[in-house]
Amino acid sequence: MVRTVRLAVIPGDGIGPEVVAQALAALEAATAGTEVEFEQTPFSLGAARYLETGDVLTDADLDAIKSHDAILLGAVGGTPGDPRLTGANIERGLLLKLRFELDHYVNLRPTVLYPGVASPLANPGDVDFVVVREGTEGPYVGNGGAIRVGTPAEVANEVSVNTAYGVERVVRYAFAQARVRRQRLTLVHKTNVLVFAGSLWKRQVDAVAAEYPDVSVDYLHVDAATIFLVTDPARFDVIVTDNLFGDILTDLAGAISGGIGLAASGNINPDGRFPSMFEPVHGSAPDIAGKGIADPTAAIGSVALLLRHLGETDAATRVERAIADDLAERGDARRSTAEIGEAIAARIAAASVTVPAT
Ligand SMILES: NC(=O)C1=CN([C@@H]2O[C@H](COP(=O)(O)OP(=O)(O)OC[C@H]3O[C@@H](n4cnc5c(N)ncnc54)[C@H](O)[C@@H]3O)[C@@H](O)[C@H]2O)C=CC1
Ligand SMILES: CC(C)CC(=O)C(=O)O
Ligand SMILES: [Mg+2]
Repeated sequence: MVRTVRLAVIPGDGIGPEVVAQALAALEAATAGTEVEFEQTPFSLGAARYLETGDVLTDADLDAIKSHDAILLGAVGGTPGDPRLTGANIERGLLLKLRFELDHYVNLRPTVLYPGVASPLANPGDVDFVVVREGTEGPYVGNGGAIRVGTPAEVANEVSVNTAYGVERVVRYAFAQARVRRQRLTLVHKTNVLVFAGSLWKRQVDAVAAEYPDVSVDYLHVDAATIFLVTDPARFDVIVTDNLFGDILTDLAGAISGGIGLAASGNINPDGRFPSMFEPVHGSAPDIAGKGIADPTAAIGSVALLLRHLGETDAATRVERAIADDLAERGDARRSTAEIGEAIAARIAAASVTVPAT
């Protein structure tokens, strides 16, 4: 029987639509002739839509998105500093609102240095780790304010929210990941200075660790973690951390493993109450938008994460292998967004489909 998956597609701004087009081609190649089909609904959301209509994300948009099984997103946000976007806050009003409303408490960001991919590090070693970034709390929740704005006496606060409930559930997810990977978990925080939040994170990790005697637990302050990501990234297996630290560390993780254009991610609602959302780690890259040179690999990798999340393991594996094979042969050749996307889609299509037993 054919399984129909309802997919909300949000291409977004800048290079978002360019990389999403290639991601959808990969999805089509991976599912053609299989027992799963994707019924796509495009959503025109982002800075461009705001400039046209004044809307960022309406309740109707949100309800419609919620009725889907999964979401594929390109990237949202205009050129930093664009005065026409002042006050719109597309990132908070759209991207973060989706993550919060859909309870994407796990922001899953795998980092693999594939064979053939050049790293800026001299001796990167075997880089294969996953960052489990908390996705619904931290300083991104909008708990802040400012007084005496625009005066020399201005005070601006941005409070980091950390709840026992929120920290425990993401820590549990991270331990479960570590158990099926290489049984190593590193908590990254800044417990020496952020003592209240740090203490909560540390205690939650210690408590859950008691249930996972097979997982070895390590702790690093976030500043030291940036050192080890550059000097010894192979030491990491699963990193669990808060929303802000995870955001920053995963751009660095992308940079050491071949570039941000390769870094995929999933915003997961593990309970399955809401659709999970898959997107590249990168943003809308206004500096290269419209030139046809954005690397679509991260968006295609996000399709692999989406397929794996949906249990479509055969299709997911074919996408992952096609990416790895393309990267192995890519070398220094500069290819366009479409050339990379077409090459990966062709590899996916060429790989044999395992027909499920009837
Ligand atoms: N998930 C999302 O939708 C995100 C949105 N943003 C938004 O995107 C806009 C631009 O933000 P930036 O800080 O410049 O970050 P960015 O990730 O868009 O770009 C940083 C650098 O990486 C390069 N880059 C990004 N993706 C690439 C790709 N696929 N191939 C090759 N090069 C790539 C860009 O050209 C730029 O030099 C802002 O409005 C920001 O708020 C930023 C991060 C995430
Ligand atoms: C634009 C931010 C809200 C998000 C971001 O940079 C990220 O999730 O990596
Ligand atoms: Mg980021």
